[in-house]
Amino acid sequence: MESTAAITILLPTVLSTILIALLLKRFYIHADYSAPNNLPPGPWKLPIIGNLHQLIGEHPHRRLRTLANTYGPLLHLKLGENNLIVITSAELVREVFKTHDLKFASRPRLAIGKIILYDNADFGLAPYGKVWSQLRKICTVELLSHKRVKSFGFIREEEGRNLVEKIRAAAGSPVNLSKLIPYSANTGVARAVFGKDNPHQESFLLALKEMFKYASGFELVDIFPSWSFLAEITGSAAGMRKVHKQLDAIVTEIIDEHEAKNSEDDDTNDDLVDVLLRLKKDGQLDFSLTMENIKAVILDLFLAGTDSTSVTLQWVMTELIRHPDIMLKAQQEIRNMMDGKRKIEDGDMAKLPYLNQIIKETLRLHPTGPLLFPRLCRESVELAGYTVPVESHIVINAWAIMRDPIYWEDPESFRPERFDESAADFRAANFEFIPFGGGRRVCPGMQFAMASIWCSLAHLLFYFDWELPQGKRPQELDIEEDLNLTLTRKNDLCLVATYC
Ligand code: HEM
Repeated sequence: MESTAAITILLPTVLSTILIALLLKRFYIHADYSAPNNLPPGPWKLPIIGNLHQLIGEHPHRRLRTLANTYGPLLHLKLGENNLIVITSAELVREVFKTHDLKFASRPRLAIGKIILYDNADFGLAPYGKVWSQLRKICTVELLSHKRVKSFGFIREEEGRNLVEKIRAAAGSPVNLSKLIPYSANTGVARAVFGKDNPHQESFLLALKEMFKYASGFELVDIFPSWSFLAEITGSAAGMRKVHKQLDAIVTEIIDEHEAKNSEDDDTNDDLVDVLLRLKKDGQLDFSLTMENIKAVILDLFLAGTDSTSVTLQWVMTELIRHPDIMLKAQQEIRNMMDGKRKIEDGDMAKLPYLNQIIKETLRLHPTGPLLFPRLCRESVELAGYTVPVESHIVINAWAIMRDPIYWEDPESFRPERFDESAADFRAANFEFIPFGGGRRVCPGMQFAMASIWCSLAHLLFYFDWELPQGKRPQELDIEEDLNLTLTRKNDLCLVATYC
């Protein structure tokens, strides 16, 4: 009995002593004596954790804006073992995306890439190199090019109509758009990538949601990459392995089905999975395309493509409810354009410029990736008179730049009119409007995303009038944020729809 009590008291003390000793040993081994002495400015760093404690309490994009207000638009932080460079001005974004594009074209190796994405066999989180560039090229040509995106118009139209039917079925009781929209977005990507609905959509979406938790780059294991034991102690490695197992089972089934299809099938209806399997068989690429590459690419497209579009649409609806005058103007635009016809067609997009402006304004205020995806600096770079060390993690605070009064008049207001024809576009050299990032790693799914969001939104606005449940007033709708990989609404968006 006594010895059990002694163990209970002593064990934590012994364990914490060992842990502290290990931490100190690691700190001295990893202390960065070779760091250049003209690093960008930043707050004072604590041993071992660096500036980690300064990111606690608020979402990182908000904390980093506050720090940038004190230390300037080129900020250096030490997060555990990593140098983190935070960029908060359009002028410096130009340097990253244009002047030094190649030097900033890699991504840090995160645990999620190693454990979930088959040891970085994908291209979204993969380091810069031949495999990244070829996988990106294949996906762009086969799935995300202007021509391919156009060819998926019929899928968007069908999914738009399915969405309308589901909302009609609610017959005036509140509809939870935060539950409905992700299914619709996921089906759109699934049908484009592997030619049919995802049969395991429910479990797939749940596993993807789990995966997002590990993708921020702020996981403890990514901050102290050489302390792999941390991932085991905190349980994150076990969590990632579990998600990997669930997702792997689903993509394996999809691939098996494609392989089982008659090889005599006509190539013209090939989806992306068919194309990847054919390329693997032909072996004509500059590298050997593995089954892991194919699975990781499929996951990449779902990881990057599903949540981003569905979250944006939820923010659009949030802002429209909060601004009934803008909602009315958008409905008038689409209802006038339809002029008696009952079916929205993909080709109508160009006839609705105001809807387009609303989506852009939403992406300005609620970018799904407020810090974009982190980049890795491939060699040491001089920026604004400071040295950015090789291997630094680069974060661009797109959220802060897109709300900066230097570039935007009345930046906190939702005003779609600011995006009239002469104003910022994604493609032009507007480094103050960067919801899709830029340079070599710019989002390849931009057109796919814009077309999907537009088509769903057009259906929501044409067929229904919208209001908050229980007679709540527009300004009572909250805009609280939650951040995993994407910046989502914290609370579900529940609205009442009246069919018109
Ligand atoms: C509103 C919707 C979307 C937003 C706001 C968005 C935003 C972004 C951003 C900010 C990046 C990082 C760019 C950078 O590092 O400079 C990115 C990368 C990426 N996006 Fe998107 N995205 C969206 C939709 C999509 C869709 C629909 C797909 C595909 C179906 C997609 C596929 C990708 C991929 C594969 C990457 C990684 C590219 C690379 O590293 O080479 N995205 N996206």
